[in-house]
Amino acid sequence: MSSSLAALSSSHFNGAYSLWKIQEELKVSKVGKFRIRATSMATSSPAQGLQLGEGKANKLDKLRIGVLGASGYTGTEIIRLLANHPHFQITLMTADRKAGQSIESVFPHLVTQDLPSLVAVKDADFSVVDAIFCCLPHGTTQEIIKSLPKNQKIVDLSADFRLRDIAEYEEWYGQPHKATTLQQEAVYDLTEISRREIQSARLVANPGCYPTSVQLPLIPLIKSNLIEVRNIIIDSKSGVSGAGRAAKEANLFTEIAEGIRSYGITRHRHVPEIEQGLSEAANSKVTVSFTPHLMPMSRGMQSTIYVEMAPGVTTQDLKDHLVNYYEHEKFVVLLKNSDIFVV
Ligand SMILES: NC(=O)C1=CN([C@@H]2O[C@H](COP(=O)(O)OP(=O)(O)OC[C@H]3O[C@@H](n4cnc5c(N)ncnc54)[C@H](OP(=O)(O)O)[C@@H]3O)[C@@H](O)[C@H]2O)C=CC1
Ligand SMILES: CC(=O)N[C@@H](CCC(=O)OP(=O)(O)O)C(=O)O
Repeated sequence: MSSSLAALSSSHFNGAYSLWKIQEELKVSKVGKFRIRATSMATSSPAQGLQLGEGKANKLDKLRIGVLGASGYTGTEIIRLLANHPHFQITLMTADRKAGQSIESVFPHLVTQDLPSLVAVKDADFSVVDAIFCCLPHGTTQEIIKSLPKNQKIVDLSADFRLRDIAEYEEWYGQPHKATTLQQEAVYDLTEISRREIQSARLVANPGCYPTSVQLPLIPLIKSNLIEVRNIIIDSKSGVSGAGRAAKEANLFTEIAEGIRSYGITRHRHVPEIEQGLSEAANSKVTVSFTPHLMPMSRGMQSTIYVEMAPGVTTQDLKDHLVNYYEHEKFVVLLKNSDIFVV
C-alpha cells in the first residue's frame, strides 16, 4: 500500500488578489520517501464580481458605483481598483465615524483621485448609483442592504449572506439573521467558479479571505476527482489588515509584532463557509481541519493545504489540471518558478 499527499500553497493580498501554488508532494511508499516540487500562483479580485450582462454594460459609458464602508480596508481596496477603471465611476462613498470627511483625510494615497466626500448611510443618495459594493461589518450589513433600492446590483464583501443555511449562520455568527428573504436570493461564490450565476445575480455574496485561498485550488481538484475529500488540512496565515481597520487591543503593534498567533482553532467562522463550498463541489459532505494564524505583516495571506491524492494521481496531474482550469482567467496566474513564493 502507498499513500500520496500533496501540499498546496495558496495566498492572496487581502480582498484583492490571491496566489497559490502546489508546493510539494511527499510520497510515502514501501520503497521509501521522495519529494517532487511544482509551483503555481493565482490572483483574484473582488471587482470581478461586478459584471453586468453584456447588453447593459454596452449601453453605459461608465457604471456609477457606490462604496458603503469606503473608509475601511476593503472599501479602500475597491476604490483603488475602480478609481482609474475605464468602465466605472465612484459616485457615492459612505462611512460611519468618518462621515463628513474627505477620503484623502482618511487614506492620503487617494488624494490624486476625484472622489466624492464620505457621507453617513442615512444621508446617502442612492439615485446616483447603478451598483453597490458593500464593505460593512457583518451584522450591520443585513439591515443596511435590506433598506437599499431593489433595482441595484450589490456585491457584499461581508459574511452576512455567505452561508446558505440560516441556522448555520446563527450558530457560527452568534446572532439572528435579519434578512432571511434576501439570503435566499443571494448568490455566493467565486467568479472563477460561478461566473454566469454571479453575472445575473442581484445580490452577490463575496467569499471570505480564507475560503477564497482554499476554494480556488481545491474546488477544481475536487470536481475532477483528483483528490480525496477526506483528511483535508488547511494551515492559513493572514496579515493583520484582515481584521479590519477599527482599533482592537489584540491587533496593536506590540501584540502582533515578531510573533505568530493561532486563533479560532476548530471553531473559526470560515469553517462552515469552506465546508459549504467544498461539499457542493464534491456533492457530498466534506469536513476540514482549519487553523488560521495571525502574522506580523500588514496584508497578504498564505494557505498551505494538505490533501490526499486519488489513487494513481500525481502532483503533476494536479498542476496540469489547475493550469487548464484557470487558463483563461485574468486574475488567476500560476507560478512557474516554485522557488519564488513570497507574500
Ligand atoms: N479586511 C479584510 O481583509 C476583509 C474583510 N472582509 C469583510 O468586509 C467587511 C468590511 O471589512 P473591513 O473593510 O476590513 O472593515 P473596516 O473595519 O476596515 O471598515 C468598516 C467600514 O464600515 C463602516 N462602518 C462600521 N460600522 C458601521 C455602521 N454601523 N454603519 C455604517 N457603516 C459602518 C466603517 O466606517 P468608519 O471607519 O467611518 O467608522 C468603515 O468604513 C467585513 O464584513 C469583513 O468581514 C472581507 C474580505 C477581506
Ligand atoms: C486576521 C483576521 O482577523 N481575519 C478575519 C477574517 C477576515 C476576512 O477577510 O474574512 P471575512 O471577509 O469573513 O471578514 C478573521 O479571522 O475573522
